[in-house]
Amino acid sequence: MKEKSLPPGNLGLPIIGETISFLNDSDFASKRHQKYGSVFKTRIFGRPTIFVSGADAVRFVLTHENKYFASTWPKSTRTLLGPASLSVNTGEFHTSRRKIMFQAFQPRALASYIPTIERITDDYLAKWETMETFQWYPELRNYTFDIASSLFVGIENGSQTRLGELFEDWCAGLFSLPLPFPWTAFGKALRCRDGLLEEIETIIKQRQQQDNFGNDALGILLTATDEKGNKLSLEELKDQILLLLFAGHETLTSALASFCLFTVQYPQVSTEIKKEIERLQIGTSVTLEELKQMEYLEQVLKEVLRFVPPVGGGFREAVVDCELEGYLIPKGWIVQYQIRRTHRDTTVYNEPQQFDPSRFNNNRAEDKQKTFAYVPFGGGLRECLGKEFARLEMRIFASRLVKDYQWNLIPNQDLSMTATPTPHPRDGLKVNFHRLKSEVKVN
Ligand code: HEM
Repeated sequence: MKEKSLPPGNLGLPIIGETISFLNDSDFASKRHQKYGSVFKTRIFGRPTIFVSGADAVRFVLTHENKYFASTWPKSTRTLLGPASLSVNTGEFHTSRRKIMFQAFQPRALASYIPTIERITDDYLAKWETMETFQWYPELRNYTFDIASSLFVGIENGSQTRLGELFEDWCAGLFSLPLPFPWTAFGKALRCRDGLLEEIETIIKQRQQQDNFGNDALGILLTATDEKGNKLSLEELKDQILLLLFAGHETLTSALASFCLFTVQYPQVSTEIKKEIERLQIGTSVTLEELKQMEYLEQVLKEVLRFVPPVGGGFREAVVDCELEGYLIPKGWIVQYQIRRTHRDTTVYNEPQQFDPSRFNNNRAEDKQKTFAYVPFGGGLRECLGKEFARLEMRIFASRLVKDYQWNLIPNQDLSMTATPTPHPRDGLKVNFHRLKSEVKVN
């Protein structure tokens, strides 16, 4: 049998490879995709890595979890998330912990989160109205962090606490070269991890003093037991809470910033959402049922996540030699499945470079043509745990915002996207923000 060859591509410099370009160039994968095709090799974070994209390749990777591939993360991410984190574990431990943590995202739990999300959203909208002119991205980061800290660990205004402050520098080191010096992003982030764990430990210990642990994520994790009846250790609890605070915050901030940008660039989209809100007579407080009826809003949010997926791709390690699209993937190499490129596949999406929510309406349903063609939340055994929570928060934010407010972009700002920690406009999305005058009616 003919020996399979490695995919085309360039491994770059020894050890460092092409890491610097990967971290700084949001078109890193697109450029190489154009040059080499949908499967190419490179070296990032010190490891030879094969990038793959397209529904078939993504299906191959995500449906062979633990058989051909095991989840892995760059060393900086692994170290900063911590050894017990759900994200860095595999096999039975991963399955067992996923089951426990999923309880915080079941429909009953989600419905109980709505009043808190609505309250914090309204507070921020009122604050932005008084600010009038501001940079939206940092504000959105505070907003999503306040929701996560309130719902997951019961801390109000989390972004204004030491927890919020430490998170900033911790996040900045997540995808960095793992050089543990005091002046590197990774070194600073390591110190912040210690501080964050101290803060989380204090929160956990305070909660343990209470008679009732509560129904939030922390309460659920404190009462949960694994298959052998063991409770989660303090060390594990700290890592899992850190993961939830991180995952529930950076990704959503990116998605909301993109929504704010596209709805101002495509005013017709806002008008259609407003019409839907009026037609369904959505009031000041919504139910899960009402949110489900907002089909047009759902199409817009789906398109936001297709067009600028907050997570660009996922890392796996090949646990055996295997073959993909005629190329060898050697055991021990890293594979990155590319979400962003998969969402731009011209064989699935009509004019994928256009922002067009109607591609997801029932008649067109472009994403349904192939499984794994639409994967903003990944898929398979490691599909995003917070997917429904994220969809809920996005829908509440978007509907309340569009219903009562309008905003314009401040001229002369850089709207090109930077990729770290998650995609957002380089100048932080500067806007003028106003409440809609009550006489403005949509025809
Ligand atoms: C728009 C928002 C979000 C997007 C686009 C997103 C995307 C993703 C993706 C692509 C993965 C899979 C990574 C892989 O295959 O390696 C993932 C995993 C995960 N997400 Fe999300 N996510 C979002 C929001 C959230 C929220 C709000 C939470 C929790 C509060 C969350 C918690 C997690 C966790 C815990 C995992 C790891 C699951 C596992 O390894 O089993 N995510 N997310």
